[in-house]
Amino acid sequence: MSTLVLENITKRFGEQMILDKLDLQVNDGEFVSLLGPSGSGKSTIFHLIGGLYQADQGMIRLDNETINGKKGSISYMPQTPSLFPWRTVLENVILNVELYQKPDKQKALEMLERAGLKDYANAYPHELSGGMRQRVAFVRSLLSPQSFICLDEPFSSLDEFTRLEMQKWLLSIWEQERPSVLFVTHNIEEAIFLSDRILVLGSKPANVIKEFSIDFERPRNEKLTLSTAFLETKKEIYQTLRGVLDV
Ligand SMILES: Nc1ncnc2c1ncn2[C@@H]1O[C@H](COP(=O)(O)OP(=O)(O)OP(=O)(O)O)[C@@H](O)[C@H]1O
Repeated sequence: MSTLVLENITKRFGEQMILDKLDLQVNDGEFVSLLGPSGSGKSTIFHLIGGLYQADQGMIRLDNETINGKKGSISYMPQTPSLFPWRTVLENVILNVELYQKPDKQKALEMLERAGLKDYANAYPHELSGGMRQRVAFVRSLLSPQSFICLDEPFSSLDEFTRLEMQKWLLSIWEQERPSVLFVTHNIEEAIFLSDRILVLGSKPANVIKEFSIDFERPRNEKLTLSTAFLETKKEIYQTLRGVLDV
């Protein structure tokens, strides 16, 4: 498990200041979501953590090791599952681990079974539904040797029903494994349902303008989403985001 700290991060693209002295922390085994308006810099934050971009200023630390500009320290799951079409499901889920060590195929098969994909281990991505492909990509993230996972709107392309099923599935797996997760979404309900904490980003330049601690008991189920406390939290976050958009 891992603790991630971003300290005083500044990032510009040309004249445009995207992040200005951003501070952010994800504790060991914590599920933290980032909510913010489109274009506020959420993907930029992921690219900085993943070492694809260099910060102009500030430190990024994973378990006290500075990882500014260093690739391969975290496991990243993008919006689209990006599976290799010529590799089977099993070959896809062991892809990241293969880069570092001999893959444990038995463990991969067990994870696929827990993801309801046991019968598809030897299938190819085109034979799967959108939700199944997302599950394959998430199993690949979980099997990666990196214990910090960044998830960039993984369910945005799914229909409402599949999305809810995927959220429940993700929670059930996360509650057993407890990896540290930084999750980006535009969906307030999804963020509340999944997270321990939600960070709301303001834009231009982005910074954390408000933090919500989500203390609903775990394990969580969908009944929670109809409770008064859940709807109150949703309203409060919505109003905070509205405030950002009205600026
Ligand atoms: N490589 C780049 N070069 C120049 N500008 C960039 C680059 N990457 C991102 N930007 C700019 O940085 C800003 C933040 O983009 P980013 O993709 O991080 O936002 P986001 O919050 O993830 O957006 P969305 O919610 O729509 O996915 C945008 O104005 C974008 O145009």
